[in-house]
Amino acid sequence: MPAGDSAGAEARRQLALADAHAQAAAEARATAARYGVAEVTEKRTALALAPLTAVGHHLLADRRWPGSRRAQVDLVVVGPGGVFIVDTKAWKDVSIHGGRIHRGDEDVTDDVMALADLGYTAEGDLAEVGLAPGEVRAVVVLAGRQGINESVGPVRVVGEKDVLRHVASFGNRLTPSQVDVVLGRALTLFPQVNAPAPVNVVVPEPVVAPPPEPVQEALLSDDEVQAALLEGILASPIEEWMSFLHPYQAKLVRRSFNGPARIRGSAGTGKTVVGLHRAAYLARTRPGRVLVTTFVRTLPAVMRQMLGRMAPDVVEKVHFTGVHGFALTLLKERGVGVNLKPALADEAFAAAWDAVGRHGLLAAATHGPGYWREEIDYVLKGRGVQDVTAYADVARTGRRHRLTVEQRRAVWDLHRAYDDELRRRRVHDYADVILLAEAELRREPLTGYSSVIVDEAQDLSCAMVRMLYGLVGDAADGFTLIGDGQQSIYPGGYTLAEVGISLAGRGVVMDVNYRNTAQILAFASRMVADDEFADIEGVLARGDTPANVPRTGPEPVIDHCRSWRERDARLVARARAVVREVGTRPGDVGVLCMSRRAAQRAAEALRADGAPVVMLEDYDGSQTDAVKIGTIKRAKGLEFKQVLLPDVRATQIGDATPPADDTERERWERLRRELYVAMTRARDGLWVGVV
Ligand SMILES: Nc1ncnc2c1ncn2[C@@H]1O[C@H](COP(=O)(O)OP(=O)(O)OP(=O)(O)O)[C@@H](O)[C@H]1O
Repeated sequence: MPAGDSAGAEARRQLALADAHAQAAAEARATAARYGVAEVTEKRTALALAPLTAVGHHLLADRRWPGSRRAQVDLVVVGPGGVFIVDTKAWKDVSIHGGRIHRGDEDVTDDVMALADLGYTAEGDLAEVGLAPGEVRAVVVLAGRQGINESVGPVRVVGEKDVLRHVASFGNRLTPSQVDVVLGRALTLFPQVNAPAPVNVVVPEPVVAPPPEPVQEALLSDDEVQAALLEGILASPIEEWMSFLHPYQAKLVRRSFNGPARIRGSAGTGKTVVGLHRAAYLARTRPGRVLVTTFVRTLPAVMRQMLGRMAPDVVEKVHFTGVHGFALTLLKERGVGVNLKPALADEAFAAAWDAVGRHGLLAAATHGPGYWREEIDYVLKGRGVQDVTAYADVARTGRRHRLTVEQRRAVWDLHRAYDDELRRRRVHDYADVILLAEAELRREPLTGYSSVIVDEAQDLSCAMVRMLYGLVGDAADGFTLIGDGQQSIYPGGYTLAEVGISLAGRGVVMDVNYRNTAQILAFASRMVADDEFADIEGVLARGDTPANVPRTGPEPVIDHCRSWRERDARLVARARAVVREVGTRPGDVGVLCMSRRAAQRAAEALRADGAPVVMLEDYDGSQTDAVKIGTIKRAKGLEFKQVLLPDVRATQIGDATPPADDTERERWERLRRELYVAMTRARDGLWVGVV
């Protein structure tokens, strides 16, 4: 090598090293600037939220982002309002439109969605201790901003001055001991960050200046802090199950089913609770709307009220409606004429019976016209059976009495005569409404629903389930049936195979009774002890028995009365007595009857005694402090601290032997199941007035 070459090479090496150091210095300066800004802005957010510690919240600062070695979560708040994962952004020029967030011209929605993903991770982890998924909230705080409260997907974006009010507004959703449980888990999920930020090029560690003095300037005035905390304190109270579940339930809420699923379990095992949480969860995480429906018209309204308190953020994305209401609205929107007139339909049936039933083969059987009407309504029209040959093959699920081929033919003739009478009168019955809607949906499918949840699914007809299933088909998490075959109180039934639904292992059983005391459940279970019923999965089933009934209380009371007048007096006395108990108000009492007439009579007796009364037909779940009165059918899915059953006959309860006749036995079992439904509405106390 010529002299001087090695010196030149060394000079170039030193210059390259100098460049590398200069570059490292520039990067470190930029990082320092970011950390410096973050330090200040995060501190300001922590400062803004600090007053929450006075009302039971814990602020976890500088936590590691789960699953990442470097990334940090600015702040995790755990408290009575739930869990808040907070990220502070020192962004200028922020605008939010149509669920997307921009920084100047740059769309930074994905940046914000990373926090949403973290929310989902935390939700899944905290479900392990029972925290309901909706109780984890991702919040982006815009440094130096105020008067902002917007949604970007599931993330709430608020100004620095708004964040306290936002978090405090959730009020007391968790009890102190639940907060402790969640906090313990959160401390493990979000470990403390200690490691310094990595430096890319090996350079001597700089001597780091001490951190700036903490920001002392008050973000909010004392009055503003007081107002925000007060808002939380005054927030309407929620029930425990709305925010905290059994871990089994919480995980089920988020579980993904790769097709139609079924949740079953005996009365009071939290099926509706899981259904509601699942509706909220799916509404939050899926693009379309969620339909929640039942056979009974009034129950969805009550469920909507519950969701409104539990998850106000998604209530508009969930459509609650009775199954007939759904069909009628669809037909109206599509301009399909329908003239539902149940009373005129009864007249049409009476005319058909007179013309072809009264003197024919069916009249010779022991069952009256009512039995044949049920056969038409539930077995034929409940399925939309098109011709007599198809009827010959129908399994007649739930009907005990076997029909001969001739009887089936005679039923078909009666069915045709009834149909003709309906058309002649230009009226429809309830089953027609469903069949018309189903046909209309076949003609032009309805889009927009990503999930359908059917509660009390055992009450629906085959055609109803088929219509609803058609809205979502086999989509993942599309169709969820919730119910309990033991609570079927309508004639007939269906199997999922008839509808074309395959569960393929997507069935879940709930087995902790959260509602009833062991005494009430034991009493009610006697009604259905030997009951066998055709389950929708196509097997002959016995009711599910809960593995655990944690609550206990007094034995139910049976009051034998000699006359209706005496019964009225005892009913009134019982209603008065239970509201004298600490913690029971008139609104906690349900008076449930076999018929509407009996319900009216009970209402009159209570009104005459000055008791506030609301009929279940008019009850939509709004909080009201009036005794609720109605038929057992109207009380499906509801619950009351105290249940009074005033119109039970001695022959209907106790360990009576079932009738030998098939048809009588079917009715007897149905009635006992109805009483079982009524009795299992009671949380603490049950009174049965026997005349
Ligand atoms: N995790 C829970 N913690 C406390 N209470 C709960 C929990 N889950 C459910 N409950 C209580 O149990 C009651 C019954 O729940 P839910 O109405 O969901 O039962 P269900 O199985 O749908 O009953 P049914 O079939 O009789 O209508 C709820 O009102 C609620 O008070």
